Amino acid sequence: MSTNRLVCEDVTKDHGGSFTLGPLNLEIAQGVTCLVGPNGAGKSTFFRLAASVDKPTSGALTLHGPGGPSLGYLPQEPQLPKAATCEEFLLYVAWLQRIPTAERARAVSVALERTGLTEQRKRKIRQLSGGMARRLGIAHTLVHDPALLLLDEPTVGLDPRQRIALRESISHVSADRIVIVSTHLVEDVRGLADRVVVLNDGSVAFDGDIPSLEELAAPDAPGDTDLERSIATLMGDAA
Ligand SMILES: Nc1ncnc2c1ncn2[C@@H]1O[C@H](COP(=O)(O)OP(=O)(O)OP(=O)(O)O)[C@@H](O)[C@H]1O
Repeated sequence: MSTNRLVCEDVTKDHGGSFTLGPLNLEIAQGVTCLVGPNGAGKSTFFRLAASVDKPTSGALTLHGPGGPSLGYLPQEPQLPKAATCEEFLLYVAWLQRIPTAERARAVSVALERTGLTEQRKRKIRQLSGGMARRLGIAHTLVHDPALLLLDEPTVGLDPRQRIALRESISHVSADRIVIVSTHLVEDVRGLADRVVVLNDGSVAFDGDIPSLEELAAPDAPGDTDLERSIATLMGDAA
């Protein structure tokens, strides 16, 4: 059975200043890949390329998938229509996504179910908690069942319980698609990542799973856990 894959071949992005992203050579498979790195490392630049909002300066990103190259993108500050109910909003998104009329209700109920919002479907968006609103943001990227989901800092500003519920939703939806999550939070990496890509100054400083990342922890690097110390080590923060 073929599965979804995002292939980056010699991808670079030059904004015209001193920063250049890449060249990146990555093949990202299904499951959750966490993209980690300090401010300015190039995470948002990569997301804009992967979301086709921006074109690479050189190289190519190609999304391969049995269902076609569809994607969902949750920006850091999604704008949700506060006066609508969850269901009304998602039905509107389904219309925007050109889902045939007869299939819209089902697409919406699947997206609500996958993000744990079925019971909230009749509630106005303004009445949702921060965590539920963030899950609705994910639901709206899922209505058309995309092969690739790009989530930019999805857990920022949530309390610990909301973060856990959101991470569960993200893990749940990664079963049959590629999910790339950009995050600053080490606990998100621990709770979510099948694979971690650490970007530093536009280049891949690490690409692998959590146990192999933890092996890189310098004992004198700042942090309370091996995972924190290994990321700090890669950033050059070791004392
Ligand atoms: N449109 C642009 N024009 C010029 N320079 C840009 C543009 N977009 C980003 N940059 C520069 O590219 C570099 C990488 O920025 P990017 O936003 O990709 O980093 P990031 O890892 O997402 O950081 P953060 O965690 O702060 O969001 C920065 O030096 C930034 O100033």
